[in-house]
Amino acid sequence: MISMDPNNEEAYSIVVFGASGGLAKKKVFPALWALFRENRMPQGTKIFTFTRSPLQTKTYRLQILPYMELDKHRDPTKYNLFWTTVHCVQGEYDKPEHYVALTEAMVHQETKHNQVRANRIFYLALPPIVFDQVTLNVSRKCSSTTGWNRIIVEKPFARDDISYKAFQTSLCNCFRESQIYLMDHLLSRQVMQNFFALRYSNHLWGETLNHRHVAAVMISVKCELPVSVNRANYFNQFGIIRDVMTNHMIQVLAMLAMDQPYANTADDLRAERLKIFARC
Ligand SMILES: NC(=O)C1=CN([C@@H]2O[C@H](COP(=O)(O)OP(=O)(O)OC[C@H]3O[C@@H](n4cnc5c(N)ncnc54)[C@H](OP(=O)(O)O)[C@@H]3O)[C@@H](O)[C@H]2O)C=CC1
Ligand SMILES: O=C1O[C@H](COP(=O)(O)O)[C@@H](O)[C@H](O)[C@H]1O
Repeated sequence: MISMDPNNEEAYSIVVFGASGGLAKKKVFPALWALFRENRMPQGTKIFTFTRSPLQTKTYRLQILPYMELDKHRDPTKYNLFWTTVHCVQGEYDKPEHYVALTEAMVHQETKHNQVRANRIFYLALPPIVFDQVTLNVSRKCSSTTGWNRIIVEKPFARDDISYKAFQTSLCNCFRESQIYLMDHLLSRQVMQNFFALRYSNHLWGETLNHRHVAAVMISVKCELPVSVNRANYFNQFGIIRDVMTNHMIQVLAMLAMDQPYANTADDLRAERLKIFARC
């Protein structure tokens, strides 16, 4: 991960595709706001939404309010400032010319402060059915030529092996592996983040969480109720096993069963996880 220096004079644009949906409202924007509030975003970062729906910053801000963590004594001024960084762009996912308009909107902001290098992050908060057309159009029409580009895709990536291979091929035709982030937001949960400390640094737990003391493990995924109609329709179509088991639950299983990685790096973590899957 590239560290973001808050005093950096380079331009940063973050584009959230599908910002009208639940993922963007419940997860992505609250996370962006948290980064902004804690001064962990580089100064001058601009956020763009790209949707078919005619979003406007003012109304979007109201829709999203229930999901934002706000301290009314501390945050109001900063929260207003946060929303001045948000720009809504309307477009169709299959129309290259609409991506050109998005790029113009980004360039307009990026060049305002004479920043010479533009870095861009594209977050796909979209259903898989549009991934291919969005990644292709983004790579052709929106990539920065002066700075770096990153693309973030949220699970589910595909339905099965065949559709995963197609997804992988089309993504890798557009971006290098180092530019691609496949996201599993469940792993950012506090309990998961603390899990390694519990297993490897806490003697009481570390000494007992092993085959000599544990006969069986049950992993449960609990869902917040009520499930929205949109979500329920999606689960019915896609299948709940595909939606949470092939990613969230498998990742949790790997974290439970794997040996301690050699070092705290992505590569070492991946190597240890793979050993577990290779044994299954
Ligand atoms: N909601 C959640 O908590 C989580 C969701 N996910 C996954 O992330 C992705 C996005 O989630 P979520 O926001 O809930 O999904 P939505 O179904 O709400 O879709 C997000 C946005 O994508 C656009 N969209 C929806 N369907 C289509 C379509 N058929 N063709 C083109 N555009 C479409 C719509 O935006 P517009 O029409 O305005 O362009 C919509 O608001 C999904 O794959 C989901 O499974 C992953 C983890 C958690
Ligand atoms: O990916 C998914 O995960 C969420 C669970 O995440 P949470 O952080 O909101 O608990 C689940 O609700 C969603 O439907 C599923 O697709």
